[in-house]
Amino acid sequence: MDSSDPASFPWSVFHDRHPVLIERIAGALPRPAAHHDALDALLAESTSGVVSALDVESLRHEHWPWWRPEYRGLPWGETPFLWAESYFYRRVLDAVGYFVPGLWRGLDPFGPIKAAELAGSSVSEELAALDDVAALPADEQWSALVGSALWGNRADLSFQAGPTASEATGGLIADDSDALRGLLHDRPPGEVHVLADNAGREVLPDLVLIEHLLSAGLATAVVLHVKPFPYYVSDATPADVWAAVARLRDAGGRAGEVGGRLFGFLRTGRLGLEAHEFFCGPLTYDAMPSGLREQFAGASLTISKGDLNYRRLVGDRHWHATAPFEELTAHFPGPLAALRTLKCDVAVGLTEETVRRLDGTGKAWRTTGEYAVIHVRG
Ligand SMILES: O=P(O)(O)OC[C@H]1O[C@](O)(CO)[C@@H](O)[C@@H]1O
Repeated sequence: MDSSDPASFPWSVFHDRHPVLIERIAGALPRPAAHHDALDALLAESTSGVVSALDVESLRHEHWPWWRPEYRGLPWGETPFLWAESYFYRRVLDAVGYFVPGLWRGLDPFGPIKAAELAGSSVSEELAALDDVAALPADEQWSALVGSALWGNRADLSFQAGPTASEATGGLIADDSDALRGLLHDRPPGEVHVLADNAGREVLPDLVLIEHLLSAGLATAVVLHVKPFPYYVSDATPADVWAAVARLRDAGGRAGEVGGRLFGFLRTGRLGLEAHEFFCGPLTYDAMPSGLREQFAGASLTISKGDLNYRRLVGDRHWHATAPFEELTAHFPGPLAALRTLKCDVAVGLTEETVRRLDGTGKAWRTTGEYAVIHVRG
């Protein structure tokens, strides 16, 4: 899949979303002219120019092992979408001096956007609602926790820069939630891995679910895999996880208790936080390094969150939407569950009838974020 067709979703990501994003990054902090010039140049290059190589100075400080010399000089739209988006985010970091020594080193360009979300009233309301969840019977509590983690994936800040975002909820169009429940409740507990997606409103319910897994004895330990660097606008980094745990702990009520326990789990290592460079790379998961492969092979379950992880799991292609999830993810070591709202062209694991019904709505159902799936490969 590439982004060369002006009628395609990937094209709209580069031509409609990225200009909004660049404007937000440029305007959020009093940046020097060099940052503005570099951001403008990146936008021009990635929309109407050709791929150029990474800045030598930034490479001296942080490598990018996924550079493909054969893409140099090609219009960005002719390179694979997955590669082009990943490269775009690395170039954003270069444009704002993220890796080179100086005042701006290590400063998350999406930080102000993420911080505003975390401090916002929607988060306060969602955290207060945890008091009600705690009062539910165990079964309903479980469904509520899984549902929040799933639908939290709609709160993606890159998505909010796009024209297709929809507030409506179309519901689950593939639902293996019973299998997910069974994997965690009907077997001896083991180590669960979670492939995190967005910070803020997504990682908060993920953390609440993780705390439940640990406190209820459904997992002996949990490893949360996040991005080592700012990526895809709102993807969670270690700093975002610590900020979310602090937000929970300071919230009071049930959220405060959960945050306090998570703080302890992080300190004792029952909740591990890892940030492998592979997670900021443009490769699909069948190409993961052996160290990660071994970790997932030993897990009782890996839970993958979000759209980008899903693309990387099944392959970023125009699959027929009935292509079986189990087959496409057979490369993944160990049991796997994917919780995802649909925000790109990739859709698999649906029934013919569902596809007919969704096509019949005449809506861009694959990209609006209205629909969600829970897929499990046990
Ligand atoms: O945060 P998520 O759920 O991974 O979604 C990110 C999504 O953003 C897009 O890259 C568009 O910017 C989608 O194609 C992508 O999969």
